[in-house]
Amino acid sequence: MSNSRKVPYYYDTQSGQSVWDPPEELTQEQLHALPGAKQYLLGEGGKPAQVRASHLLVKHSGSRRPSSWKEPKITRSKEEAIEILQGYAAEISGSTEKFKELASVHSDCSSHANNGDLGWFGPGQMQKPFQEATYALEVGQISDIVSTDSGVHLILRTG
Ligand SMILES: O=C(O)CN(Cc1ccccc1)C(=O)c1nc(-c2ccccc2)[nH]c1C(=O)O
Repeated sequence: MSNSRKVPYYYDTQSGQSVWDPPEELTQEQLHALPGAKQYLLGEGGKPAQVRASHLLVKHSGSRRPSSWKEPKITRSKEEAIEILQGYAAEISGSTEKFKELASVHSDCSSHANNGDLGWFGPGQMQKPFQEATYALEVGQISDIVSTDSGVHLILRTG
């Protein structure tokens, strides 16, 4: 793992070269076994795989846009938002159904109307912390609390 770029790099034992791109000829099994590869799962032909996720967003006064369908002006502190989200996480306790129910009622994201579903996305489409947390999840797994410029999130990976 590169400390500066926080992404895996690959050392070719034959040439002694360090490269950023994974060696193409890896089988999926070999690729999955690479350290840190979970974040950059490659689909067929080495293209970054798309993932699908739902999320529950709680915005706070430091959010880039502190307003939502629920509240025109969001004034809660980030600490308060985290406490609220911890309460939801305890209520959800790993249940996909409960996650979707709470996201639809409580999420400050417009995706609440879709039980928090964001659809499929690939690398570079979501804010970095959100992308990295999602790629590190197994399908069906719920993240710890993730912070982005939009607020604090719980993420459920669905695809
Ligand atoms: O960040 C902003 O400047 C304002 N936004 C707009 C926005 C809306 C969709 C995606 C990204 C950003 C949000 O605050 C926001 N972020 C999200 C978001 C963040 C991470 C993943 C998915 C959605 N949803 C919303 C929303 O209002 O509905």
